[in-house]
Amino acid sequence: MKERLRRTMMFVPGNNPAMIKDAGIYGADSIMFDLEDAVAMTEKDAARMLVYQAIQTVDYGNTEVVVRINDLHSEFGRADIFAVVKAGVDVIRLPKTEYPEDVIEVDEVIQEAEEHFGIPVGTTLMMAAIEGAAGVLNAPAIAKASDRLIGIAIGAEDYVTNMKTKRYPDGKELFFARSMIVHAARAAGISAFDTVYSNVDNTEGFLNEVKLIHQLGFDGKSCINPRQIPLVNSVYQPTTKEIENALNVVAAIEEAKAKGSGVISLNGKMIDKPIVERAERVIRLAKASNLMDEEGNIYE
Ligand SMILES: CC(=O)SCCNC(=O)CCNC(=O)[C@H](O)C(C)(C)COP(=O)(O)OP(=O)(O)OC[C@H]1O[C@@H](n2cnc3c(N)ncnc32)[C@H](O)[C@@H]1OP(=O)(O)O
Ligand SMILES: O=C([O-])CC(=O)C(=O)O
Ligand SMILES: [Mg+2]
Repeated sequence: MKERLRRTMMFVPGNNPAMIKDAGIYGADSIMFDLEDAVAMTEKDAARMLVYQAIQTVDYGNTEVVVRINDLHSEFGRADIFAVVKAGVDVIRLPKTEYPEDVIEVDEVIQEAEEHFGIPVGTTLMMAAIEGAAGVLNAPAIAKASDRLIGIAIGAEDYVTNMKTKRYPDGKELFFARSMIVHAARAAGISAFDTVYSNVDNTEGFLNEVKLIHQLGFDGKSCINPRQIPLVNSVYQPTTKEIENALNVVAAIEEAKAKGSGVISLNGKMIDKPIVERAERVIRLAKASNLMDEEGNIYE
């Protein structure tokens, strides 16, 4: 089976019918209907109903459908979970996660909803957004708190507010939190997602941020606008040169193995196990991105 790509997860305000209807056409790997901070208090119930109906009636094809719910301890959280589980959402995103217990509590309510609606327990996946100091410090435990978790994410707008700073172009204020989150995700064997970039007109600033989080090891980034999607893909997609190199690495190690060795030199560079693992990942990403077929032929 092809690896599921989650390079781009596009936020869509849960109270905007036009955006919700067309959200699947922009090529995002996942779309994320927001019932939390993009929706005013007075519109929470209407937004929940709109999102519930969209998930049931709109064909989003292979695009993964995520819903960001309200805090379980707010008056909306439990109703959000029951509605989106019933609708058949793929992933529930928990905002402002501070402790592993936050994840466990939501997991239990999801199970209650699945049992109530006769949906196999465990069908609904989860992700947890970490948006403050406590969550960052508890990230390793949060990432391991439920088998439903596909990943954890940083929510930088709330995080910098909590830290009494703001976002700067170089992102230094996020370095510790981003590093914690990637490490916690990797240690738990789940994905790490970066936060939104709010200035949709600043292409250069956005690309610099995407290159940085790609370098740190994030699996993908939350987007707020369709224009950001191809920019993320342009950084995350392996280049033809990288794919060719990966194929050469795999071929070289096969040759070495045939001669009983685990290490070989390719164009003056040492090739051994971790380098082969990275090459295999490039090949998996290339296949998932439809840049090559299952037989290893690269599409030009
Ligand atoms: C800190 C946080 O919590 S962030 C998460 C919550 N925030 C959000 O969900 C915001 C999501 N984004 C948006 O609402 C918008 O992109 C804005 C307000 C930032 C900019 O809006 P616009 O200036 O209208 O964007 P733009 O002109 O690029 O829109 C182009 C098209 O894409 C659509 N579009 C824009 N953003 C989105 C989106 N997030 N989801 C789906 N469709 C979108 C527009 O409706 C428009 O469609 P049309 O051509 O059919 O009319
Ligand atoms: O999770 C995100 O990227 C958006 C968000 O809520 C925040 O930054 O506070
Ligand atoms: Mg937030």
